[in-house]
This record gives sequence, structure tokens and C-alpha cells, in this order.
Amino acid sequence: MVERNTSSAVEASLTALAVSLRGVTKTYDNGVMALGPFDLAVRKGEFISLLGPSGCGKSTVLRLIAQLSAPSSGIVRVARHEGELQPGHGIGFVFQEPTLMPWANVRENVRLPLKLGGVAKAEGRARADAVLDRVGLADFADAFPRELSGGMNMRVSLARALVTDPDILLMDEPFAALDEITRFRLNNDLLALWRALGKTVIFVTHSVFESVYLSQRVVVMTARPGRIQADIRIETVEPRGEEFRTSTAYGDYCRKVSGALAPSYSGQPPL
Ligand SMILES: Nc1ncnc2c1ncn2[C@@H]1O[C@H](COP(=O)(O)OP(=O)(O)OP(=O)(O)O)[C@@H](O)[C@H]1O
Repeated sequence: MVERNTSSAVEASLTALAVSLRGVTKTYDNGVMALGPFDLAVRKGEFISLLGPSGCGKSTVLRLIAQLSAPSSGIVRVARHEGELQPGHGIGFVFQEPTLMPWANVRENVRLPLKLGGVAKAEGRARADAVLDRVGLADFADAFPRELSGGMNMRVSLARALVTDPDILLMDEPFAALDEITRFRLNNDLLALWRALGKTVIFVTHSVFESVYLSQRVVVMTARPGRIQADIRIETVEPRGEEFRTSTAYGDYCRKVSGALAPSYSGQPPL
């Protein structure tokens, strides 16, 4: 059957969007024009990566989506489900640094957003334990951050972002400081979580290889002020695993993404 472009079909396609930025610019108070105009539409349940040179505005995009910052012009829209817990706003944020409280154990670190949202202690602890189980840290709830490896602390940070059950997960170079083997394992575990939980993920990275491995779409940004240079769909057999990482298709996609990224670096000062 041919689907007609009725207004209800248009509405349905609009409600399928998790995030939409239209004509967005951002100029900071010091006059730095970080972004734009920038247009991006992310469908519910999609996994996309933002890739671009340092300072091109990737973190700015995440902060605008999280409403930690307001656009100078344009429209930022974020779909939210009803009755969500404040102050999660249906969005979980994972930063490059795990930013854990060193004086609190893992369970209490993960429970923090629930505590701030007024969830009773017993329920909060049960939910923290359930999400720790999800990220493979069921046996470490009573440990302190200093007792864990960098990769494990990043899992704690991920658990804390997931504990409010947000629809959208924003990840700002979360694995950049980790060694490659740990990073590969976390990549696989993140993909498994994404498949199991159906979250929309917007992932910022400097790594072409990581962006291609993880995402359904790689959005390549220009140098500042960041705009979209290319939007590349990564199509392969799902679920992805190590055989994708060593496949010819993976190499081809990495070349394509690198090629799209190259103009973003032209005119940049030499390293
Ligand atoms: N609060 C701020 N005030 C002034 N300028 C800012 C502020 N935040 C970011 N900038 C500037 O805006 C530009 C974009 O910053 P942003 O952090 O979004 O880039 P990025 O692509 O995430 O960078 P990186 O890859 O290095 O993390 C940069 O030039 C940065 O110095």
C-alpha cells in the first residue's frame, strides 16, 4: 500500500523525532560563535555520533539539547514522555570524566539523581542496584570510586545516567580517556544496552573508528562555527560485533567518514 502524505502521516513522522534543532546558532557572551546555523533531526531510538574537530561545537550541541544552555537563535525541540522524573528531564548525560562523589560508594553515586528527585531511599537503592546489574557492576555496589578502574568508573557514570530511565542519552566523549581494549569492551556493552533499552543516543567523539562502529548515523561537523558537513548512514548486519570491526565494510565506512572530515581540518593551524 502506498502511504499518502496526509497531515496525520506528517504528524506521526514528527512525533517519531526525539530531538530536532532547526536553524540553531550559539554565540557565547565572549563573542565566540560556536555553532551554526545547525540543523539536526534524531529519530526516537536512533544512535548517532557527532564527529568534528576540536572546538567545532559538539559539546555545545549536547548542552543545547539538555537545555543547560539556550540557543542564540533557532529552535531546539526535545520529545519527552509523560510523568518523567525531575530533574532528569528525560535526558541522561555522560561526560568524559566520570565525575563521581569520592566519599560515596557506587550505589549512592548511582542513586544521586533519584535522591535529588525525591525518590524514597529503599526504592532508590533497589533501582540503583538494578541498573548496576545492567552495566555489569552488581558486585561493586559497596565499593568506592577510588577502588575501581577507569573503565569501571565510567560504567558507574553510565549507570547514574540510566537510573532515571531517560529516553535520551547524551554522551560527551565518554571513553576518550580509556585504553583501547577497555574502550572496545565498553563500545560492545553500550551497543548491547542500546539494543536492550531502546534509548536514543547522541554520542560525541573525536574517533572516526568509534563513530562508525557504534552509530547508525555519523554526523560530521565543520570547524567552528559548527555546521553539518556530512550525514552518513552506517548500514550493516545487526547486531554489530567484532566481525564488523574487522570487516571490509567497516574499513570502507571509516574511509568515507575520514574523507568527509578532512575539509573540516583544512585551514586549521598546523599541529
Ligand atoms: N561557556 C563558554 N563561553 C565561551 N566560549 C565557550 C563556552 N563554551 C564553549 N566555548 C567555545 O565555543 C567553541 C565550541 O566549544 P565546544 O566545547 O562546544 O566544542 P567541542 O567541539 O565540543 O570541542 P572539543 O572537541 O575540544 O571538546 C569553542 O571555541 C569553545 O572555546
